[in-house]
Amino acid sequence: MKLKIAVLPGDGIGPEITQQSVKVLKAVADRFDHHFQFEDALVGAAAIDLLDNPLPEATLELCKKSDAVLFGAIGHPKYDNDPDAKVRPEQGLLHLRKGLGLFANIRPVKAYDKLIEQSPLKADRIAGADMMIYRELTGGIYFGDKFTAEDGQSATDICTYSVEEISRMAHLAFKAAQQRSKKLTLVDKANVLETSRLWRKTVTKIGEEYPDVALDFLFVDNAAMQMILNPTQFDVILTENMFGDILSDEASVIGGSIGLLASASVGKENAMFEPIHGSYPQATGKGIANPVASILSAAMLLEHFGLVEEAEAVKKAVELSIKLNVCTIDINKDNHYTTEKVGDFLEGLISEVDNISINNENLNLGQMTII
Ligand SMILES: NC(=O)c1ccc[n+]([C@@H]2O[C@H](COP(=O)([O-])OP(=O)(O)OC[C@H]3O[C@@H](n4cnc5c(N)ncnc54)[C@H](O)[C@@H]3O)[C@@H](O)[C@H]2O)c1
Ligand SMILES: CC(C)[C@H](C(=O)O)[C@@H](O)C(=O)O
Ligand SMILES: [Mg+2]
Repeated sequence: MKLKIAVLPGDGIGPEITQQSVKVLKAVADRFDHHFQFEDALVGAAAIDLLDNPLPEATLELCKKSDAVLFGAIGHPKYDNDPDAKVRPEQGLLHLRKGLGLFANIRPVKAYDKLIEQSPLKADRIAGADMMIYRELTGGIYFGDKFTAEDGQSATDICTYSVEEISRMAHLAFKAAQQRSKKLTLVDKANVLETSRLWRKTVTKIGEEYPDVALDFLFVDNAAMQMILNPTQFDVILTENMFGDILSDEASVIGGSIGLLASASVGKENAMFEPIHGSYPQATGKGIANPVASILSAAMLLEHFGLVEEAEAVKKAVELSIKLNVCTIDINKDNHYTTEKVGDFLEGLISEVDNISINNENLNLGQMTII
């Protein structure tokens, strides 16, 4: 298959993690005889620094004419620490999602057996946790009118949702639930918010078209608690933009590290693949960032184009690396590997290289076949 992939490394750890997923995608292309063409573009603080624009027109154009976008991360402390900044890296990401029509963000979360014991959560509670968060991505409070009063004494962010925005998300989530264990939980704040009441009404009505899916509802405050207390009760979670943002970072604790959580942002015409984490500025250039969230996002890219065997090869390679402790410091405190070494290891597994040397250890990959 021929794919043109726009690569937007962004800021902080964005470039170093994205480099690893490009490496892995190239190994996939070589092994499975595909042709992937990569082209880099600017976004975020890197783009503001050069062009005074967090999403230059050329970047948006490249993304539109590519088959897929591989996104790193954006964000820089100089903007985080300046509430009066006129432009922000985050606007680049939000405009990109809106400009590409990426209304659904799909965030898989699962507990890896190997990491359960070191989790701050109770091992017996999180064992077997495996859920998908369907987060609405181009509506709600993120995209409503926002302004600060002239006297600076009040500020406003408006949250709006239309039936159409809710419906297209709901259909995707119901369909995903049908493919899984047929359970869908709508997370909202319908006891307070008018928008949440519209979500409940609309999703309930659409649920009639999916009689095989058990639909239930949870207020977001309770959901945040249940996520930690009893995560195995969830299968597919459907929720609005801001609740999905917060709940997915929380859910990453179940997975063992936010550095493991991937996502696919999809719309009618475009698709972008992005780790759920940010630019982790403190780690920039230190080689400590976990590249797996980006690599698993690349696996979601492969799946999106029906390259199921290829995606499985990447996921199995990741599972093996976790089993063997070939991991960055966030999940391997005692004998950690660098961002690049983890990338090299996964690349080697996918390329079926027989021997790979990591920190002077010689691992025989020939005996660790992943298919
Ligand atoms: N999609 C995005 O690009 C995105 C997402 C979230 C935050 N941001 C931006 O990133 C900047 C930093 O935000 P933040 O500190 O709140 O969130 P962050 O996700 O960058 O980092 C939070 C914490 O998560 C851990 N972490 C994150 N990525 C990791 C990785 N790959 N490997 C190991 N550990 C990892 C670290 O402990 C880090 O301190 C801000 O400017 C923010 O706006 C961007
Ligand atoms: C950086 C920010 C705009 C973004 C969001 O809130 O969507 C991030 O937190 C994410 O989860 O991708
Ligand atoms: Mg977030």
